[in-house]
Amino acid sequence: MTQEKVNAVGWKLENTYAELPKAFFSIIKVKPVDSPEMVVLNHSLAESLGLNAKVVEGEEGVQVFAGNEVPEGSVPLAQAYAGHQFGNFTMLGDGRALLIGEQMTPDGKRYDIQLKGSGRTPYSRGGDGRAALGPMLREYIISEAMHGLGIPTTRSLAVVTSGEPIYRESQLTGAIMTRVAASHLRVGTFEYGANFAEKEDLKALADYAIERHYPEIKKDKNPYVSLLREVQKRQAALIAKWQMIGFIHGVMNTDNMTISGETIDYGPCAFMDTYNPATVFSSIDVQGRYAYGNQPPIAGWNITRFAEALLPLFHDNQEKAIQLAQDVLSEYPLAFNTAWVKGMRCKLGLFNEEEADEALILDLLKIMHKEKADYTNTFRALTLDDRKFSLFVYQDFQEWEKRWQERRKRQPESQKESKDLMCKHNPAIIPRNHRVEEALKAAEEGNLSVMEKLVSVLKDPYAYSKEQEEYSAPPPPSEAMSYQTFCGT
Ligand SMILES: Nc1ncnc2c1ncn2[C@@H]1O[C@H](COP(=O)(O)OP(=O)(O)OP(=O)(O)O)[C@@H](O)[C@H]1O
Ligand SMILES: [Mg+2]
Repeated sequence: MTQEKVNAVGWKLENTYAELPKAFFSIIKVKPVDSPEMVVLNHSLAESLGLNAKVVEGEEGVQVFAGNEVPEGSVPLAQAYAGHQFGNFTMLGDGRALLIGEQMTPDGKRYDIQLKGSGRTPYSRGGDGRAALGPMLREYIISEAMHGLGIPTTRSLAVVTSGEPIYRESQLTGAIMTRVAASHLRVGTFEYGANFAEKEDLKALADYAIERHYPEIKKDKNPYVSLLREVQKRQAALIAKWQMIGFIHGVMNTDNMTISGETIDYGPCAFMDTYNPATVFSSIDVQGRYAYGNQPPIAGWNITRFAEALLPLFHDNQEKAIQLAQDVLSEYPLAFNTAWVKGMRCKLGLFNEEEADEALILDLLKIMHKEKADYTNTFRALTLDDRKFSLFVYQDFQEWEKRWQERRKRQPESQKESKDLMCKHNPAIIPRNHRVEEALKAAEEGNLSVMEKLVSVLKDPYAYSKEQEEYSAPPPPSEAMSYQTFCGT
């Protein structure tokens, strides 16, 4: 294929990451795959990136998404990073991913375009560098659902099959996913900089992150301390949003936490059905380190690792540097709690603030836990005033409801306005685990329509449309109890 044809797609790639010190990446010569085929293309995302969705759908797109052709301006590279996995520090890096460049969009934004599952790199360790179709489609579905839910996230532009089988416990269809991200800078990238590179390199990385994500702090007295504070704020806001919709990331290692504040790595994630803070889906998380209720403190733990990595940039005197870090880190619990209570007020249709609101929220959650209520559908039922919903028969709930209704009256906004606020914050649907599995099973058998329908109803989860109703049902209890996710590597 000629370069002209590839360029006709509308690629406008730069690669500022490749200008960082050499320690942070390895230039890769990709190994082409046999016979790639498009499985799914995100048309609206393609258009918003300035790509011609009609052209990119054809061979011109497929060859790039498979890593067989590189567009002009591309410097394909694998990023180096380290990370704390389940608490243990280790060297990692893109073992199966390739950054092909940064697309400059028509509205002047810069987005990383990365292929996941594109083959071995110097960071692959024992892995084959490849990915299977199921997990890549799973990431596609859930990341698009998160986007629809209004949660900052990396996104999926396309999934192609490679035409080559891959081997796990059984033989699987190989696939490559194209991911779009504000950047792929991770807390782990900084841990790598602090542990395996020179102080000058770490400084260059921090300056790069500031320039790319927080340019407004460049002139601050200590921009590196500001960087810590800003990342902490964005992560606190992000985790609060996860909690509000019952999202369980499943593998909150520091290498899976971005500097931009976007959700990344949809390996073993899943949405909670029945409300229980101890919920864990990931088969490898035997201790429940990344359980739903642990997500807020774990994010704080990860940010502390970020602070440690930045210490040499805070101050030449280590004691002073630690003090500066601690001053910022001590703000985390309040930053999270404020974001969470604010969001939960919206879920309950409350505009103004009262001291006792947090207790009102916690009391509802306590009842939901005790009565094993479905998380999403409880808020859905409150929004719709669906009195047939199971919770409405319990006396403790009825007492709580009375308190809530009285509280709703203590604000100038009308009931209608309150309901509208709830509709905007309580999704009518989420990607239920059994629905995702059903879509993946059909896709693996060559039927993509189930997935397409699911992705389409999840585009606007706050629509409360008729067609969404059937997607709101929780799984049969037997399935819900035994649902497990896998890292999908
Ligand atoms: N099949 C594989 N071959 C080589 N390396 C792999 C493979 N699968 C995972 N890895 C590497 O193992 C590490 C941890 O994997 P993890 O599941 O967090 O990442 P991932 O899902 O591949 O990527 P990302 O965080 O970019 O979404 C990463 O460094 C990843 O690149
Ligand atoms: Mg990862």
